[in-house]
Amino acid sequence: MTGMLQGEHITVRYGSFTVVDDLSFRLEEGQWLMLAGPNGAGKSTLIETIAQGTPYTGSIRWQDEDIRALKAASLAQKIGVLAQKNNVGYAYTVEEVVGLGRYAYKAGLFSGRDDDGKAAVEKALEITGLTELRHASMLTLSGGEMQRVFLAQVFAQNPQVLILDEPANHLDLKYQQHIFSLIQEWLAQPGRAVLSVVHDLSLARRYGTHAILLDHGKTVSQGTISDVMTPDNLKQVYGMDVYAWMRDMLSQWQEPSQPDTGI
Ligand SMILES: Nc1ncnc2c1ncn2[C@@H]1O[C@H](COP(=O)(O)OP(=O)(O)OP(=O)(O)O)[C@@H](O)[C@H]1O
Repeated sequence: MTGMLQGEHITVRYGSFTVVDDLSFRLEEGQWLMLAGPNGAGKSTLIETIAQGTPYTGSIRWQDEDIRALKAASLAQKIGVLAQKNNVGYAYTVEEVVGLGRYAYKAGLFSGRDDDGKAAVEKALEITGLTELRHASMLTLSGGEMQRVFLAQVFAQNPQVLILDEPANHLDLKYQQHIFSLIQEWLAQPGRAVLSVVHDLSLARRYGTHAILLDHGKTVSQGTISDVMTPDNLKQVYGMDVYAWMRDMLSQWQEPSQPDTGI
């Protein structure tokens, strides 16, 4: 079966250092594929590679077509990428930055025509809780607000696949829950899929349908979330008993016991 997006034998090297080593994946409609693994495992490099920002060997295909053959605007209508390192060095407003997500739909470089653009930007601002900040300068935002702006930009882009590098970055707990639930709702529409890098394994388990565990650029395990996130696989990759650590963390959150009133 052909996936929406699939990579075969992807290898990325920086000089003699192999950062991603013969990795293959298939992302199908309705799947949320979580990419997990320790610092330096190659997760962001894989995302950059899919976004065509890094030279690689192997192939990445959109349905049956090698994405190297697609024009940038056509690729941007299919795949929306949230990079890990986002920055805006000028005083653009929130809505201007979100509006950049519509670039792929403009008829030409200097054309302002994008009939659905305004509504897409409005909706993206609204669902990410940014409507009131729409005229704020990017230079004045907090880290979490800025992260929401870049998420809004990929939503405004209205792609079929979201590729998100650490979407929870800088988000407080309320917005982690809000944004992850939003992505889950977005995914419930036909013809969509998500691939994301996550460090928080609880978020991965809660929202992911599938996972790839990466270590030193190599796939240690891939498959359904429950087949991948086993104690043995996690121990191999993180060098610790992740299940025991999670239980230990959770045990601190018992509800305070009610005082005994003697009645
Ligand atoms: N342009 C580059 N030149 C040389 N080495 C690089 C370059 N970019 C990344 N690396 C190295 O490749 C390895 C993988 O980096 P990458 O950012 O993909 O890891 P990651 O799994 O996303 O890590 P983290 O969890 O810390 O974000 C690291 O050892 C990094 O130092």
